[in-house]
Amino acid sequence: MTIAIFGAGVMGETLLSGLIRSGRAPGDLVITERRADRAAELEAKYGISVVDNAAAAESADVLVLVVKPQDMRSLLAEIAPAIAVGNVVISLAAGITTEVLEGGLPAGTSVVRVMPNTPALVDQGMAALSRGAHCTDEHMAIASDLLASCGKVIEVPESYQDAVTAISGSGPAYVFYVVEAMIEAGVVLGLPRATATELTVQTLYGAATMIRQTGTHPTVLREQVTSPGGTTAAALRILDDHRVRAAFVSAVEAAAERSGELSRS
Ligand SMILES: NC(=O)C1=CN([C@@H]2O[C@H](COP(=O)(O)OP(=O)(O)OC[C@H]3O[C@@H](n4cnc5c(N)ncnc54)[C@H](O)[C@@H]3O)[C@@H](O)[C@H]2O)C=CC1
Ligand SMILES: O=C(O)[C@@H]1CCC=N1
Repeated sequence: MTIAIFGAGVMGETLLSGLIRSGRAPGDLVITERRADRAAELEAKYGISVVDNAAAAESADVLVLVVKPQDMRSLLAEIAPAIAVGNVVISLAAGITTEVLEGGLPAGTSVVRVMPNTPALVDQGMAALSRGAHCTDEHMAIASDLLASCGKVIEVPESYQDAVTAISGSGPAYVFYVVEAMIEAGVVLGLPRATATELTVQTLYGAATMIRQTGTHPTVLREQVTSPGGTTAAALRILDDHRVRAAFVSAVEAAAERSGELSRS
C-alpha cells in the first residue's frame, strides 16, 4: 500500500516520521511539498522522494492531505483527476468538512477527516477521526492504523470536530503556554532558567502521568496538593482572582469558533 502525504510542513513531517518509526518502508511513502528548500531538507533527512501532487496522487492508494485549510480547495482540484476507486483520502486540516472534501473529489470518493496533534512526534499524539459518506469500516481501519502509528486514535461524530480541534488539536499550545509562564515565574523568583525549566517540565510530566495512571479525578488530585492555609491555596486564589478558568473556557470557545469559520471560508 502506497501512502502519499501532501504538504510536508510541521504536521506532515510529524506523520511521516511516525510512519517511518512504526516500520513503514520508505519505498511505500511519497511526499509532496510546494517549498523547494523544505522538499530538499526532507529528502536528505528521510531518504524519501518528493514528487509533484499529480504524480503522488497517481501512485498512492492512501492520500493524506496536510496543507493549510486555505490551500485545501486548490489541492483537491489538482489531485481529483487521479483519484481511483478504492483510494482513501484522509484530511488532517482544521475546519475542512467531509462535505467540502467530497465536493472537491470524484463522486463516491472515500474520505476521512482527522484532527491530530503535534505530540505525535513523540508517539503520544491524539487523533480524532470522522468518516465521510462513502467511507467503509475497512477504509476507517486503514486511517486508524495510520494514525495509531504515532499515538491514540478515537472515532467521533463529525459534529464534534470543532470542539475536538479546540481541545486536543490546539491543546498542546495551551500547555506550552502554561509551561512558559511557570518557567518565567521561577526566573522572577531568582531560579536559574535551566533549574526552573527542569522543575516545571518534570512537574508537568509527573502530573500528566498521575492523571493517566491513577484515573483519579483532577479535582481530587488538586485537593491533595492544597493544604489548608498553605502555599497552593494562596496561589489558586490568585488564579481564581484573575479568572484563569473562565479564560480557558473562552479561549477554547474561540478556537472552536475559528474552526467553524475555516469550513465556511
Ligand atoms: N500544526 C499543528 O499543530 C496541527 C495542524 N493541523 C492541520 O495540519 C495542516 C498543516 O498544518 P501545519 O503542518 O502546521 O502547516 P505548515 O504550513 O507547517 O505545512 C503545510 C505545508 O504544506 C505545503 N503546501 C501548501 N500547499 C501545497 C500544495 N498545493 N502542494 C504541496 N505542498 C503544499 C506548504 O509549503 C507547507 O510546507 C493544517 O490544515 C492544520 O489545520 C492539524 C492539527 C494540528
Ligand atoms: O492552529 C491551527 O489552526 C492548527 C489546527 C489545530 C492546531 N493547529
